[in-house]
Amino acid sequence: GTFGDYGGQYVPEALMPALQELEDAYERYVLENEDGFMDEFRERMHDFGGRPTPLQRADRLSDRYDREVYLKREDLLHGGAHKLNNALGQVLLAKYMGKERIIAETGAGQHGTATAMAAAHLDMPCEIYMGRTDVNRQRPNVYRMRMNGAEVNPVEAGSATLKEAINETMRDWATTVERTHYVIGSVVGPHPFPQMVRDFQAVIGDEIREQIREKAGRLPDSVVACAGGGSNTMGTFHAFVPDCAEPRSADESSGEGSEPREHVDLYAVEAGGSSLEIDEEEGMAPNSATLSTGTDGVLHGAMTKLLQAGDGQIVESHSVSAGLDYAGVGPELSHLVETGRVTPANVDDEAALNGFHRLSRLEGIIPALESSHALGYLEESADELGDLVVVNVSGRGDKDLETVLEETEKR
Ligand SMILES: Cc1ncc(COP(=O)(O)O)c(/C=N/[C@H](C(=O)O)[C@@H](O)C(C)C)c1O
Repeated sequence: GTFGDYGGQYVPEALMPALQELEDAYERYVLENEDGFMDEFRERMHDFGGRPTPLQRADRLSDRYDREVYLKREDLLHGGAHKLNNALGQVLLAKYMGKERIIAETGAGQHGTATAMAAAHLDMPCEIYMGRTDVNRQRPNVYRMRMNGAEVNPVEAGSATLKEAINETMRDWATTVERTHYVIGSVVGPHPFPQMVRDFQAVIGDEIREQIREKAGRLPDSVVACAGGGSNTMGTFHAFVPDCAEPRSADESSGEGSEPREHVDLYAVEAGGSSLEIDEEEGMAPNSATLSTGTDGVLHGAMTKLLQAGDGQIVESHSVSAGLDYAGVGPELSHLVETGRVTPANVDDEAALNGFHRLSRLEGIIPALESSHALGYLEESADELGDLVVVNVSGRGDKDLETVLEETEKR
């Protein structure tokens, strides 16, 4: 369960049996489709989730950047974000494993909402851990979780945000694992979580690959996605990772029938917040640009890249978008950046807010503030992205309207 130097299972002994059981179930049901598990997952994501989501040509953005820009509309998935792909997959897996209870953490509340919806859909009791700070700033999602029948446990410890919520959920799981499954919200945590969450989200990239060939007759020159923990990122990228053979040199004879590999560049856009400097004294980073400025360390059970002060203390991160506000990032994404397959990028709060307004006005789509970071990168770097660009719109922006109105007034 490692991705080069990253990944692994850095957890207390008490959790090892749970991880072993989960790894076994992951291999049988997800990798081998035992009992038609993946068939049922796909059928439910079609009928309940509303897949496939469109790959839509953005006419106004294509004019603006003088190239073909396509949007992958994960904002149209049931619940308003890509989160349901992973939440439904894990809740269904818990059912196949004979578990009777679902727990999860959430920050922005999208993952919590998706888990509550999936648990209601599959008739499983559900408890969500959410930092008190986030409960207060993401009220609409708290109401949605409760409306779907989930219990929302506000976590008061520390900064009462995502980090504490994950710790609290891990603690619950360690003592209730017999009958409980922990639905992790992103491609983070100990093996097999990062790989399993990626495989549930990979439906995004699989669909794009088919849709773009249908609409544009070839693979894209570049694919752009925002990155918090990295689940919509890995889901969008996974199908294209093998398309990295260096463009064939002119004199190289193309072997019989060997299809020239097209080169698809992959850009992971993180939150640049208000600055990229880490304040060692305060233990604060006014950003969440982990792939660009982080260093190696262990967080939530995996070796990955982290925002940490010199003494190894994990710092508080920041972003205008709750969903990207995370000091860690998935180990597989860290590995793909290390090996040069994925280009790490980041845009600041301002660029994200502008991306939010731009898509709303030019295309009639109000994107999540998280997804707005990918749109901000398109605005800043369109010329580097080639003639055919795909941008993942990971979610819709209804949940962010208040924040955006406040922030816009402030500026
Ligand atoms: C619409 C939307 N887009 C992107 C993200 C970033 O999460 P990844 O896709 O896992 O990088 C998020 C993350 N949301 C999580 C949540 O709702 O709980 C997040 O806050 C935490 C899992 C970090 C999101 O809501």
